[in-house]
Amino acid sequence: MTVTEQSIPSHYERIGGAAAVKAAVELFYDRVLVDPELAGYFTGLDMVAQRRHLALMLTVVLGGPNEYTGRGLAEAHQPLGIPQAHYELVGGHLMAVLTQLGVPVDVQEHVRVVLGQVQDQVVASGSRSGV
Ligand code: HEM
Repeated sequence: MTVTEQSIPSHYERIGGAAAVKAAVELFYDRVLVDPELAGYFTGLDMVAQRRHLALMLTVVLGGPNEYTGRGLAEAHQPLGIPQAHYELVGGHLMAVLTQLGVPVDVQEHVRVVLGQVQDQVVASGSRSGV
């Protein structure tokens, strides 16, 4: 069978929609919270809200319905002072989870590109090394 130009499913649909995103969020959250470098960011945060944040993040990134009504990424993250290294750790956890769930390589690649695009909003200004 060949791929046609008609009704191309979104990445979100291809990986299994809301159920797949939920599974990814669970795994991602489990990894981040036991990472000693990252756990502190999430201390005291409402767990339900946090899971929702991750689910919304993934859904939008994967081309699913955009139901996000929260703050902009810069507004939410700049006050946290996140260094580049922590950003990369979070991205690494996300990519590892996608691999673990068998998400197709092209979808993973898309997520990787988007992570690069939002980096400047999430990482604290001036914390980057190099260049
Ligand atoms: C990689 C790209 C990232 C995206 C797309 C993203 C997305 C989001 C979103 C949508 C929110 C909710 C904002 C709101 O409710 O107003 C949020 C909050 C949060 N994010 Fe991220 N995030 C990313 C990376 C990170 C990283 C690297 C860290 C920590 C190392 C982090 C830690 C947090 C924390 C602690 C909150 C809660 C902030 C608060 O409630 O004040 N995020 N993020």
